[in-house]
Amino acid sequence: MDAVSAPPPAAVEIVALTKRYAAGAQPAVDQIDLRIASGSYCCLLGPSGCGKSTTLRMVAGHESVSAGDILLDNRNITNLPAAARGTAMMFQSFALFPHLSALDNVAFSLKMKSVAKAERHRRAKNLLERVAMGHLAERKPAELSGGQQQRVALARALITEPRVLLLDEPLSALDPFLRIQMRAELRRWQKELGLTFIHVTHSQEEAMALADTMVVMNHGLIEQVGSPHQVYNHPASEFVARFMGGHNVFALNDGLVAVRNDHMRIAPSTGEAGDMGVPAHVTDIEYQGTYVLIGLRLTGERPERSGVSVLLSEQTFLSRPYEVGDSVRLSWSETDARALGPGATRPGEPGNGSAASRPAPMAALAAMAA
Ligand SMILES: Nc1ncnc2c1ncn2[C@@H]1O[C@H](COP(=O)(O)OP(=O)(O)OP(=O)(O)O)[C@@H](O)[C@H]1O
Repeated sequence: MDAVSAPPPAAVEIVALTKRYAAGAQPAVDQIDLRIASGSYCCLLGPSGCGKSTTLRMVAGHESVSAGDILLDNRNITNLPAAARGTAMMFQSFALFPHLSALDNVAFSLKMKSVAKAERHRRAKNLLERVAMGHLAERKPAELSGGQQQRVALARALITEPRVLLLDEPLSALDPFLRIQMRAELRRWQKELGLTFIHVTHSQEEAMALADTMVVMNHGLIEQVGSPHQVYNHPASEFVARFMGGHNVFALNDGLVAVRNDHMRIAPSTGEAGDMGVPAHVTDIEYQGTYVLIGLRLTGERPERSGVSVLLSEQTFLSRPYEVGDSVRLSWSETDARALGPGATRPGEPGNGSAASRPAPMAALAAMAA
């Protein structure tokens, strides 16, 4: 393989990693394979219970592995104790000791390693300065804002000089405004430090904003791995399209397709659209400022599949407003329809998009998109 096509070195490689909490139970993580490039920001994303925290905890060494391997820079760390792996973890609530100052919180793990007081304070002070917290080193966590506590938690994780920083929902305890501010800081720190970050979140928006690589999980399996742009513009399966949001899923003769709601066309049924396109009616209209989100139901589609949306610019909407109850026709350009694959399946199980599980195709859609 030449230098151009060689993949970047994998900081973390996960091979057939499996976690079964109880014998006979469905695995929480089921034989997943994943390579995370050195120095990249990776987000593990998925709904509650999909196995993302279990995966992170196995990499951290806080959870035993049922089967498979975890490699860090080609070193097998699967059975090493957490402290010997070269990873560090930053938790949701930051888990700072309330009775210790910021400085002592950061220095804590060096104390556990019997590093002399002067040396551990020097190193802790250095790190606090690096995250712009040097001037608040003597404060207790309760005397710090959420964002400041996060910086202390980061400094505390970094004091062990990890190669990989593991972050479990690190922003979820913050209010929405601070969350956006701190996610920009996390991204900046990751670039500055040049470390590999693996960040667990259930928020699509957070993963899109932060990740070089997004890993979308569902039921202990990986549905898709790719850049935010790849995942958003080419969802691999119906699950990914629906989970990412902003997409409509349509059943055509040759399978399911996803169409972004800002790529949809909408026209009144009575206008020039005539009987072209898919009939639907408007169920709600949400003014979002720059955009207007129109909620619709497809005519004659099963209830669980009939909900779709169209996102129009404010200007487009105002030039031709719709009202709840309006009958419309929906269409899209063929180049905006993304064919969806069957999604991740366990060995021996049929695909989610197999003919048996797929809904009956909508003849009108098929004719229109052909
Ligand atoms: N200690 C445990 N004992 C038994 N089952 C567990 C344990 N921890 C997690 N599970 C189960 O494993 C599955 C995956 O859980 P996990 O916490 O990894 O999911 P998650 O995607 O991180 O969810 P969340 O976003 O809610 O934290 C779930 O079905 C969960 O109930």
